[in-house]
Amino acid sequence: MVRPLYSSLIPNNGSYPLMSRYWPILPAAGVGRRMMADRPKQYLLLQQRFLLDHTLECMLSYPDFEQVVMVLSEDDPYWPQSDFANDPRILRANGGAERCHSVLNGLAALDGLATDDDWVVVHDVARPCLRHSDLDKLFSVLVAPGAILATPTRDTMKRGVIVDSSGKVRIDHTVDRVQLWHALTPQVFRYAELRDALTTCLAQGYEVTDEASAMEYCQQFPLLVEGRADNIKVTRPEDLALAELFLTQDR
Ligand SMILES: Nc1ccn([C@@H]2O[C@H](COP(=O)(O)OP(=O)(O)OP(=O)(O)O)[C@@H](O)[C@H]2O)c(=O)n1
Ligand SMILES: C[C@](O)(CO)[C@H](O)COP(=O)(O)O
Repeated sequence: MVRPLYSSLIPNNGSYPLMSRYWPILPAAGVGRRMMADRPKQYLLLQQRFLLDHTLECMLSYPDFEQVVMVLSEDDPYWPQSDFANDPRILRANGGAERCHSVLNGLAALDGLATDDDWVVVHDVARPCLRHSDLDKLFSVLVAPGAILATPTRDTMKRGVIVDSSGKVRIDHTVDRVQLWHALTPQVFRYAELRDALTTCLAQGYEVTDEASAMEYCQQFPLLVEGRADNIKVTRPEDLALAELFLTQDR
């Protein structure tokens, strides 16, 4: 498919159309508690490479992405061993206490570089199996206020309630799963709108777990674009072998 070189033409004073650019931001400052590994999960090895390098390879090889904002822990001791540690296309920002703070820091790193109407493409570095075909699909339908990749739920969904101090959980009820989706990443929004939405949420103490939640809080409702279910977020130990398998498949 022919991919739009730029997401949209932005008319200005009629002299020439401005092109909006794409700015990937990769939150990569987590500690990976749920992975229970000896290092942050983004530095675990998949096919003898850092997990993070697989994600960066995908993003930096996508034709419309010229630079990538990497949001890393300030004291990240592993980054210098990354294949991309000295890559001039990497803009570095410091992580924050939660993912939402890291993303806001990533947006701040674009101050003076991105125009208000440029698109920011926020993608978890913990999702190394993203394919260019899903990026193509996302950008082919991208319109304001933005869009996210998502997959419809496949299982019957239950709401649980904790029943005793041991943490035992019982079913409270079955949740209607029609139109229930797993939010994935990338999540794509206009630079200024996402910066303002996240700033508003955090000022209210609302530490959102994804960018779309911040937009929804501000009454902006992005598109859900069905993406591949193998665009998994490596979160728990059993996810690593799955990601390794997905990376061996033709991409
Ligand atoms: N303060 C944080 C927390 C998370 N992330 C990033 O956000 C993505 C998704 O977060 P998650 O899967 O929760 O990663 P962790 O927070 O590292 O995992 P855990 O919750 O198990 O500690 C990851 O790429 C992670 O590196 C981040 O940049 N800054
Ligand atoms: C952004 C995300 O991957 C969408 O599902 C998810 O919200 C990240 O959550 P986490 O708790 O930071 O892994």
